[in-house]
Amino acid sequence: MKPIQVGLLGIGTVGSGTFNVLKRNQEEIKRRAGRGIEITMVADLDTERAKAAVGGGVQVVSDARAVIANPDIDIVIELIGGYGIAKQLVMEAIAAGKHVVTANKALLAVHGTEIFEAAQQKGVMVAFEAAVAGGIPIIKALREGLTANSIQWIAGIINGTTNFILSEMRDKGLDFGTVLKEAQRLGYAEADPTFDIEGVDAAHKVTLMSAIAFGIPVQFSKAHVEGITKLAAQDIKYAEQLGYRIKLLGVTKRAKNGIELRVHPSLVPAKRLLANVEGAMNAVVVHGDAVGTTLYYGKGAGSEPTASAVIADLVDITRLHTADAAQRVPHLAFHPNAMNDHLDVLPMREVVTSYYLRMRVADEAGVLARVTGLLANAGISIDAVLQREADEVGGEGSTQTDLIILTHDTREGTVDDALAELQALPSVLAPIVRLRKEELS
Ligand SMILES: NC(=O)c1ccc[n+]([C@@H]2O[C@H](COP(=O)([O-])OP(=O)(O)OC[C@H]3O[C@@H](n4cnc5c(N)ncnc54)[C@H](O)[C@@H]3O)[C@@H](O)[C@H]2O)c1
Ligand SMILES: N[C@@H](CCO)C(=O)O
Ligand code: NA
Repeated sequence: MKPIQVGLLGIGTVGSGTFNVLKRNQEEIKRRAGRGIEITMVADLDTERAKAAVGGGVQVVSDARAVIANPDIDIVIELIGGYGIAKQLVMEAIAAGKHVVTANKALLAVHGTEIFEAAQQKGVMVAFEAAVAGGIPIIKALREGLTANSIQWIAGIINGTTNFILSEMRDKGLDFGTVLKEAQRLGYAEADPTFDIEGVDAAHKVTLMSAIAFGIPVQFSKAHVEGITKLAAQDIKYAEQLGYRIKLLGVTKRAKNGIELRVHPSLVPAKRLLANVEGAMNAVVVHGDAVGTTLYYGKGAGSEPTASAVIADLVDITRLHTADAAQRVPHLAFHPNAMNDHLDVLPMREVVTSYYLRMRVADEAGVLARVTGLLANAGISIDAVLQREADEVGGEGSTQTDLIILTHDTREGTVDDALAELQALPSVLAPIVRLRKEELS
């Protein structure tokens, strides 16, 4: 049988890794797929760099549409990124009857419904293992390996750039900007790194996992998104003193009244495996009702780790593309006509979790009682209190101190309202810092 012919759109970090790994392991991949898989045509705006990357024997063009128009191409890989031209090209490739592989989580989290619908109608596959947690086969695990389960929750470190920044800042005392530049140099960061540091990239990924886990449409616009740019060094330190590490988590959970979908810095108990995932590594914890808690760990970014997932999708398509479209693994795990239409993504005020509160307060008698009294009145139960010595916080003779409170599970809206009241107390001297805490049990 002649090899499956693949057209590659965009040969940057992930594209070049895909080309190299496919070439290096071609014999073994062929034995697995039952058929050869060859990248025969590449489009990149920088044709000189592209030619240097692929060598002779591969057609290189600057116009991606020439790849889509080529009737010999069976699968199109989109590795350009973004929602602009990438969206048009993916839609055109589907319309031309090509299967598509993409690592573009931004595109799928925002336009997934439209893209998957078009693919379904055309009977082609849109595969996206590389879009979530890079080389970790988490889409496969959720969609196939855990298919028996009612998934209860997922929590993951799914942005390598921010985990790298948090780890390097804590371990080496380096400043934010220096570490971000290093993450960009290593090819981890998005073209626009604000997507990484403001939590948007993690929210794209958790939105996709949420859809697959709970059978709901991809709804990025309903995700709560907070990054790490406002995180203060002293909170990392106080969290450690209380036995926690701070990680940027993507969380999605089946609650009584809907689905939680959120990204924010979270305190994680230091003894949990997730708390010890360092550098650009990713890890996702999935809790299913039958299997219990499972953990997936590996490289979530970088050239060849991401290529590993792109090529796994190529092999899947090669194996399955002759199968009846109705019998293939559905894009979002549930058959399109059997999605959950009664499960809404909850507004953040309805989310229930526990909290870390840091208050800069006047070091005077009765402050602790006033603060805890107000929390008790609001029905917020306290798990732990840490009060620093004034001298330690503000230097000798200081009249201010930090009061840190950990709460038990509370509805976010209740905490919002209590924080507004606390903030108005004369002895609370600065904006209160609120972080969320996930026990992951
Ligand atoms: N870098 C990673 O570790 C990583 C991991 C997972 C997913 N992703 C995703 O993979 C995709 C690609 O990321 P990357 O890091 O390889 O990006 P990159 O910037 O290194 O590569 C993009 C390539 O696309 C080319 N390009 C841009 N516009 C084009 C056009 N109109 N036609 C043809 N080529 C065009 C650029 O010249 C460049 O070579 C993105 O969606 C990204 O979010 C990246
Ligand atoms: N910018 C992303 C790349 C992988 O999706 C990250 O840092 O995790
Ligand atoms: Na993956």
